[in-house]
Amino acid sequence: MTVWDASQWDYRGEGNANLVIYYTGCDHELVGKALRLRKIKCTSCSKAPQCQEDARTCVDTLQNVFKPLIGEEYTSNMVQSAVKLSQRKDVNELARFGLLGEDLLNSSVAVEVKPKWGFLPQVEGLKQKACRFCMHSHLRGSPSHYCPLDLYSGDRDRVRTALEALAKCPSNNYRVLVNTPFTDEALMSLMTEILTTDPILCNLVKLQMSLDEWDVERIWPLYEKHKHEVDDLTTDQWIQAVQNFKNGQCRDDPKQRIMEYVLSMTFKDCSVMISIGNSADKQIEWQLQDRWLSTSYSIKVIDLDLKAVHRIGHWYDLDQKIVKHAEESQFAPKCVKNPA
Ligand SMILES: O=P(O)(O)O[C@@H]1[C@@H](OP(=O)(O)O)[C@H](OP(=O)(O)O)[C@H](O)[C@H](OP(=O)(O)O)[C@H]1OP(=O)(O)O
Ligand SMILES: Nc1ncnc2c1ncn2[C@@H]1O[C@H](COP(=O)(O)OP(=O)(O)OP(=O)(O)O)[C@@H](O)[C@H]1O
Repeated sequence: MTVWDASQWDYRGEGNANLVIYYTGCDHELVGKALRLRKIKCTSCSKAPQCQEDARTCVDTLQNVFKPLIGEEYTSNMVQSAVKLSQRKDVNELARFGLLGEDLLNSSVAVEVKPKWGFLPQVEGLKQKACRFCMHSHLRGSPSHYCPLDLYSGDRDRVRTALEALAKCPSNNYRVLVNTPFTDEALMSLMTEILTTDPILCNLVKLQMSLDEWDVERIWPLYEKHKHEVDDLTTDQWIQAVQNFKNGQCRDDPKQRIMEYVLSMTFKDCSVMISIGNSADKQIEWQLQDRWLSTSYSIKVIDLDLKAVHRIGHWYDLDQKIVKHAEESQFAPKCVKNPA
């Protein structure tokens, strides 16, 4: 096991399940790298095999399940790594097996967006008018001016409106790291151009939608009936489900539909990292006032983890709670439906 000096790693971010740190030292093998550690205590030897297994599954599913769906260019490779960080209380009790990958926020300007659900499902009632994010924010008592349907619209004005709403009230949906002088106006113009030109959001919403054709209202009863068939799925079965989905096969198979729904949940919860400069691999022409500029950027999607199938029950309950609250409080949506 490699023992790394914890003083050379700094905090990058965290979510419910993982903590991410990035390398600040001079070892050229590690410069530009980030380490993602699961937030489970793994100090006792008995838990180590489970940690190792989890990290391996994560790498396998990223490589063989999610990459074939979202595309090679939008994923950043990670390798399983056995580590121990000396002297660092907050992380040295975490999983001993982390994922080492590119530090995607290590550039002159980096923006992280968690865009959430970008479509209105084909079900009767309020869900045809109000998007899941707006209704969920309403339930949480933190209404937001950000509507994901604007961000996914492909329309310059609406994308800009969405970005401005995110910048005003970022919550956990928007984060900007600026290491070189860059005005707010320049950032907004550049991000608007990138997000209307690059296919990433269009690809993401297509996946969300086509993997979730039936909505949780139809998926949950199906799951209740076929639970026993999906309670212990292997990576190979997930790979097969992706192949079936891509080939349009097994459309009447309940197990296939349930697995597709679970995959859609990952794409509704992932984040998009946009970096400008450094390891950027694409080029964009954009206008700032009366000047035309050319900038290199790259986009990667993170948090592509498989969700647990048994959470379908929770997703259904939450869905019903969100819609019931919106109906009872006469929620007036401002969501603008995008053409399919
Ligand atoms: O249900 P949502 O839309 O609130 O999504 C949860 C996220 O909340 P958000 O609304 O983005 O603040 C939530 O995000 P935070 O940890 O609150 O930043 C998680 O991503 C959660 O996924 P998991 O339990 O870690 O697999 C997410 O749960 P899933 O529904 O994706 O399982
Ligand atoms: N490769 C990376 N480079 C730089 N920062 C990263 C990288 N991966 C993740 N991060 C940062 O760490 C944060 C948490 O990572 P991640 O989304 O993987 O955690 P999570 O626990 O799986 O999240 P969630 O609760 O949403 O499921 C991200 O929001 C991002 O800011």
